Amino acid sequence: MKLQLSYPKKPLINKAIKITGSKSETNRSLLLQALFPNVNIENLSNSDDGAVMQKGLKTVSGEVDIHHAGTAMRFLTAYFASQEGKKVVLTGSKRMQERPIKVLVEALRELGAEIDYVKERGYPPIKITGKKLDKSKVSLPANISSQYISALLLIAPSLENGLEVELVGKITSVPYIKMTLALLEQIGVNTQFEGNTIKIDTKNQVEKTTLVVESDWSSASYFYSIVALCEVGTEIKLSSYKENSLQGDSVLEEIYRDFGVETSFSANEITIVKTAHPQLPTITYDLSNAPDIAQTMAVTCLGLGMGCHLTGLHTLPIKETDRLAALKTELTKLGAKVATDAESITIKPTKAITSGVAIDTYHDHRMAMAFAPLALRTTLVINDAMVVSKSYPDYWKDLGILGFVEEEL
Ligand SMILES: O=C(O)C1=C[C@@H](OP(=O)(O)O)[C@@H](O)[C@H](O)C1
Ligand SMILES: C=C(OP(=O)(O)O)C(=O)O
Repeated sequence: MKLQLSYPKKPLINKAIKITGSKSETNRSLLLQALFPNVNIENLSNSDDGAVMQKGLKTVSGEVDIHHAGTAMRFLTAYFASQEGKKVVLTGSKRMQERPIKVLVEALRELGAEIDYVKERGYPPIKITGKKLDKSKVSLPANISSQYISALLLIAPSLENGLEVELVGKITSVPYIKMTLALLEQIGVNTQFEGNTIKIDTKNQVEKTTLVVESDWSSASYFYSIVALCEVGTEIKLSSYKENSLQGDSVLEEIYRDFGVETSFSANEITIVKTAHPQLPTITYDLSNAPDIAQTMAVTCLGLGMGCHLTGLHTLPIKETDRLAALKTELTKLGAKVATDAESITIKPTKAITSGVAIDTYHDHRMAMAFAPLALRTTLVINDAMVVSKSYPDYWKDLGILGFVEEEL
């Protein structure tokens, strides 16, 4: 479905949006619940990625198709590998079959797992024969995806002797590892993260515990972008959020101050307000701890006529699409001057945005969601708009609440 977006009205002040639960917290919590049935979960994500995780966890044998969900692919690999009696082929979309899984497979094999590649070595689909994993020490490269590490940590308390993980090289997406550890702690598992070593104690049973999933901060980023592109005084309330988030993307609160957006926290919601016009012609940020907001920030900068240099983006080429390449192509269509290398993107301040451009989304929810706020500046078309359901199925409905006009072409 193609959506033509425009914004004929003045920005509406004081709108409130309820955003679905974090997909990262959801998929971790679901795995913990499968291992420890005493775990109860509130505010689950209604995303496709959450749904495929739930369905996958119920499977005992046969094929499990997780579509585009990276977390489900990685977390379920570790889960099935450690479940005696379960035998599955874990597969995903065409793109998922291009996203590497070798580091995790090798780590699990080191622990005693039986996993075979069905097609190409190092990539899904994979055939997993669940086994009791009897080793308790493993080492793996940490600079490709933190999801491999989280996958091992999540199954760690169910192993007989717990697990000691040695992380080799520079650790990427660190907040996601800390989120995993925090959720383990919340269900009563002892964890320790010192230097390059993580230790997780074994746990037979957990007390009755409710994990309350905070709403998704990566999804909140699109509203930060909208407020940044609106006039001073524009205000949006988002729920349910908290000041001490487990999600690294909550760094938005700090970063968007550079775009003149202030955040305040009340009981369970945040209020984001445009308080000033941004002063800096160009911003520089290292996003190795928050890779999922790179597209949002790049588009905000374009919309504000600002330049940016975003670094630490070495993981972007192996996400839902090669996000550095996709950003460069789509921003260039809109009139921006863009340069990329293996781990960064640089955009020169751009005065005029080309109108009527159709943005290709490359099966990547964040391409659709990140470019949509530009409708505040110009009319644009989003191709394959329903791709947003990967993490935020209600996105278009929620933009409608804010006064965006969406016409199906
Ligand atoms: O663990 C997680 O929930 C995630 C980790 C990050 O991936 P990488 O560790 O591969 O950067 C992030 O991009 C992804 O959206 C979710
Ligand atoms: C990278 C992402 O997801 P995943 O790796 O879980 O597919 C994302 O949602 O931006």
